[in-house]
Amino acid sequence: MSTVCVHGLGYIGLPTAAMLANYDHEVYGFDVDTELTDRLQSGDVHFDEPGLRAFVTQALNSGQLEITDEVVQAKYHIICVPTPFNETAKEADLGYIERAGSAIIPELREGDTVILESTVPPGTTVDVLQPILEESGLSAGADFALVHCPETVLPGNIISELQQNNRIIGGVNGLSTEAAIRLYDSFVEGNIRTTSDATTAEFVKLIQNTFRDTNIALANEIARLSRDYGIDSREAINLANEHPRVDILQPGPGVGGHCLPIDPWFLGQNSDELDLIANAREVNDNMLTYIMDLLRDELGTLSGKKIAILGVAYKGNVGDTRMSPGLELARQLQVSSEETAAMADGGVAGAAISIHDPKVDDATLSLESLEATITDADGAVLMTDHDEFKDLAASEFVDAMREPVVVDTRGMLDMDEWKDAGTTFCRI
Ligand SMILES: NC(=O)C1=CN([C@@H]2O[C@H](COP(=O)(O)OP(=O)(O)OC[C@H]3O[C@@H](n4cnc5c(N)ncnc54)[C@H](O)[C@@H]3O)[C@@H](O)[C@H]2O)C=CC1
Ligand SMILES: CC(=O)N[C@@H]1[C@@H](OP(=O)(O)OP(=O)(O)OC[C@H]2O[C@@H](n3ccc(=O)[nH]c3=O)[C@H](O)[C@@H]2O)O[C@H](C(=O)O)[C@@H](O)[C@@H]1O
Repeated sequence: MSTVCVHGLGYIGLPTAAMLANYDHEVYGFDVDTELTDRLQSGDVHFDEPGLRAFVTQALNSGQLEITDEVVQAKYHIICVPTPFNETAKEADLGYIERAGSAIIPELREGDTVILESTVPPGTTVDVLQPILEESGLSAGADFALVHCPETVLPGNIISELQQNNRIIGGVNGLSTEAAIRLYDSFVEGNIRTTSDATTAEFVKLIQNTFRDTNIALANEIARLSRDYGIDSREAINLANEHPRVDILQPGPGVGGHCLPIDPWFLGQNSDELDLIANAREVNDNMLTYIMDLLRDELGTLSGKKIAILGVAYKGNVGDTRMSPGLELARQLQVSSEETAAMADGGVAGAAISIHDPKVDDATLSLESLEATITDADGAVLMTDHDEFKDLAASEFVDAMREPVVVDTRGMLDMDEWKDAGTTFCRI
């Protein structure tokens, strides 16, 4: 068993630290956010993920996981810090990685291994992290091991996927790769694949998420095409998927979360070759305009109208609102140029928004009960596929709404039933 210092205790670092501790490693969970480390020390897990609280509690109670606000010496350092996309500069913000690397320097010893798990543009491990770590006077590959091992877990199923998913390990040399394999082998039940360099591992992670984003864009474009032919896109996609070599994903309100909408751009950081991939991003982002057009088709201008948004988590059954289509729709409805033009004519600015989400706990969002959200609404848009929304009752909407215009972006509700109940119903 080894000593491990995990840098960054968010969606990835915390489950990883708990997993390693529950497999008997001596784990130090480090985060720069001291409010967070205080909470975690008392077992208070700060985000919702099935089974995580018990998993972390087990690790803390066993004494194998210690939460710390200082970097400690360890045989393995695993970096799980954020890598946001800087919209203005159109590039990855690698500042968190740089600071994590700098913080490791004083604690780095010969024979240690540094693993970068954060999702990064190709070349980051070697071009950005390695020079920082080598300021210690030690050489990557010779004195310490350095690898990229991307994380592929799906929020909502993190603990199981941490064990079950295949891993890809790309070291700066063979010895580095071997050192990382020894750690992951202790808890990974999937296959461990290796590449001869870190950049390939970085690239592979990005093309996995890009594949999914591009496939969803195809589904979204199919949904728009289907409407022009008066057919149901979901029925068409399900039938198309009967073919043994066709597997189209589901259309929806666009792609949220902090990975799929940004990772494709990382591929273009040092290349001018993004074409289909960039267009796919645009198709997905434009789904919000499409939804607003669907509402306008039924309601005319949205100025002064009350629009109920059901779901601001970025996807079903999670509480995460990062890059959420629901929140972005709320923002665009309030400021859209068409509605602002109406204001210049003496009308009312934007639409009035009410939001309901049974999974999100965020005091800044003025979330309301379902009843309050739909009462006197002119339109309601189902944005997130939470299980709770499967049981929505059409009659409740007809009774409560001023104009029962309902847009189901997730294909969750029974179209015939909702139309028969008296709603003006459309679905993506
Ligand atoms: N959340 C997900 O589903 C997945 C995320 N990833 C990638 O993993 C990385 C981490 O993502 P999340 O865990 O979601 O982020 P997060 O935002 O949930 O957590 C990151 C944590 O790192 C801490 N931190 C920031 N700078 C630090 C530093 N210098 N030293 C120590 N701690 C520091 C923050 O305070 C925060 O608690 C990102 O690159 C992300 O793209 C990869 C696969 C899945
Ligand atoms: C290739 C892949 O499946 N990547 C996963 C993805 O996690 P994430 O939760 O972001 O993915 P997701 O479930 O596809 O959801 C992303 C967005 O796409 C939307 N979505 C998803 C599937 C679909 O058929 N249609 C659709 O519109 C979701 O509603 C959501 O808004 O990105 C994660 C990451 O890299 O952070 C990665 O670890 C996960 O394995």
